[in-house]
Amino acid sequence: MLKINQVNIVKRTSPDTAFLTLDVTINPGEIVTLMGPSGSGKSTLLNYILGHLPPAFIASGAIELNGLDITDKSPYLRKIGILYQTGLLFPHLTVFENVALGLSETVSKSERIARISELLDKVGLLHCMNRMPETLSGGEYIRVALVRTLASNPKALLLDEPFSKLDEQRREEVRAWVFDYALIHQIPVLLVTHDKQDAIAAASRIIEINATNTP
Ligand SMILES: Nc1ncnc2c1ncn2[C@@H]1O[C@H](COP(=O)(O)OP(=O)(O)OP(=O)(O)O)[C@@H](O)[C@H]1O
Repeated sequence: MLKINQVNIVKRTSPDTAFLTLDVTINPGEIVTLMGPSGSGKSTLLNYILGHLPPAFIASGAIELNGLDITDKSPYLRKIGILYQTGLLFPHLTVFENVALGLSETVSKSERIARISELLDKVGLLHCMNRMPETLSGGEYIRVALVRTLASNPKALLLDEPFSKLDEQRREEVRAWVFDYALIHQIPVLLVTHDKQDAIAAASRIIEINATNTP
């Protein structure tokens, strides 16, 4: 369960003006969709949940994951995965090496190969293991980025417009795969999108944010 507990974010330049407030609990396997105009603070909120709030902002309120308050934890200890619109694979690393970055250093080489192969196989990309990112299609690229995010077994998943670069058919496939994964693994998901179809496909609760929001 991911609890965004009375989070209030303000801009450092105007600390007395509410910028974004949110109070929501996302249950295991549930997808909550966050929609709102450009600049309303959706990505800033995701960064706060990850532990990367930019210095231009001040936040209060707690983030809880599975009953644990993680507000002050280092980002790498939070066990929260994120997938961005652009995927952000390292261009100089192969698909295998990119995905391996998502795995802990403590995972043995044989385990590493088995886990990466299994995940790539699940998204139909086992044959791309030794390819460079620049040789992948848009759909393949985002699926590899997704596999990298999931390789570390995140306990919650943040999706920042992850499907927006895909054509309609690919979009349906990839989002069905992500949503099924969340359901099977009982992971709470916070999805940021401008596309109502994503929210409808997720059968999710939709939260519309403006400058100030309390659903
Ligand atoms: N690091 C930063 N320093 C200063 N201002 C920032 C920083 N990051 C974002 N902002 C500003 O904060 C506001 C909210 O940005 P944010 O990216 O969170 O909005 P968004 O709702 O995700 O927008 P979009 O839908 O366009 O992605 C914007 O006005 C943006 O310019």
